[in-house]
Amino acid sequence: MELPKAFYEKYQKLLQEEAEDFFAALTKGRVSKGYRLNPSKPDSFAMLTKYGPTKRRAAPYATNAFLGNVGGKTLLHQAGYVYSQEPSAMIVAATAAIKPGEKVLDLCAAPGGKSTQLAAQLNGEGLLVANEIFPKRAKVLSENIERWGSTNVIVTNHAPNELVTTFSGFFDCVVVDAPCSGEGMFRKDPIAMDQWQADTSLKCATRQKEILTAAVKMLRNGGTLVYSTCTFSPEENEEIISWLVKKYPFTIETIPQKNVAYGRPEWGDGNPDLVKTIRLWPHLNQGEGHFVAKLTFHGENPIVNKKKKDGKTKISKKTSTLLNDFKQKFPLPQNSTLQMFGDYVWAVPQAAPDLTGIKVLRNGVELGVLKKGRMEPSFNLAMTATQQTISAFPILKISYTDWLHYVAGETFTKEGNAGWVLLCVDEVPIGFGKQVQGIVKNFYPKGLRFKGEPLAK
Ligand SMILES: C[S@@+](CC[C@H](N)C(=O)[O-])C[C@H]1O[C@@H](n2cnc3c(N)ncnc32)[C@H](O)[C@@H]1O
Repeated sequence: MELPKAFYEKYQKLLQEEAEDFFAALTKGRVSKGYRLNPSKPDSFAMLTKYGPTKRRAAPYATNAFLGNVGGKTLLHQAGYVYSQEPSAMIVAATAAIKPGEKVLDLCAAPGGKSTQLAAQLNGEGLLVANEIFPKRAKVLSENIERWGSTNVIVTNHAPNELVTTFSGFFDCVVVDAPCSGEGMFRKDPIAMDQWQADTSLKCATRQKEILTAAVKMLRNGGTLVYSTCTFSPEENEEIISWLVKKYPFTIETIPQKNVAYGRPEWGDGNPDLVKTIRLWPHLNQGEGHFVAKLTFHGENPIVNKKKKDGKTKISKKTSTLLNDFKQKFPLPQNSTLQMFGDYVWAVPQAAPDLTGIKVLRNGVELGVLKKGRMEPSFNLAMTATQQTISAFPILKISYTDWLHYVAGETFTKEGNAGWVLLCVDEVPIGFGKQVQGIVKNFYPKGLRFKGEPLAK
């Protein structure tokens, strides 16, 4: 791998005697892989031991996080037990360190690495709005949130400034994991290197300032802003934070992490607090390159107090009876309100404001769909089963081989009581099926189907 000449010269100048180690790590070092375990899934650690990588080594910057690889077509990934994430990227949500009950915005959220980690911290209380500007990426984000099984997440698809009217002064924490020049990913993603040009960082910095301008307006007084990039360039890191604290009332906070490198005040405007920001370098730290800053906001934004509107479709008496019956069969998410959108029934997070005019891809949990006067449970509801709620579902245990048929969309035979069942491989809920005369009918969403790979440990 050959680094662009202008890149080489730039970092030679900035890093001086450290530069050779940096270039060597970037061009010859091994790419680190990692994954996070979803602690709310039933028997998560035992299932990881059984179906995940044989050796488990803790990843450095986050809890429930490990070094190693879990593929996308595995049982654990498909059931939302793990999320593959490069180890240094885990430092971002760990820095946010949010508490259950808080209102959080992940402004540049796809494909969902930080969002799933933030959702785990909220543990079902409060609200996470996960936003992505590009529709296709927002769809992937929505699928990852669905698998993760969080009940209090809304996925939106907007440019940051389009969210401001709805969410002005609303959030306790805003995470801006900004689009950047991606220098920290060069050894993982050579395309990022091919696209790199001497002026890439400045172009990115302009966009980062636009995104932050919107982000600031959505914070409450005393709220937290976490800003991160996966690039080394001072223009997108220390210079951005220098600009931010000059323009807005922020203080830079210390981030409690060990074995990390720090921001360089001299690469910004000399503000000594820039040393509180964190830089992860491939030659000094574990994982790929990253930058993260944590700031507290001391300003006032107007708070919009719009009255919440009802769901799109009125719930008729007949549907209400069906829903009551449904509630008897399946445990539904807490802290949410049932709403209908067309024929779909959703458990919408109560902590959400009025979302009129907002493009919402996921508004809490899709519980089920009304079809031919019956209620069919949705895959999303299956993914919400936790250690606490699983025993309240009607369960049918299936084998790992059955799962291979299930994800391919095939039916399979299995004795059991007729009706809807939550299919589980061991303790791992994988979706709903319908038992009819010894045959399990397949309700795995068509868009998610694939040929499963036999387990290779
Ligand atoms: C670093 S990635 C986010 C990764 C994500 N936080 C995660 O952990 O999976 C940056 C995201 O910003 C989005 N983006 C690109 N241009 C943007 C813009 N002008 N405003 C907001 N987001 C943008 C990209 O599509 C991308 O999904």
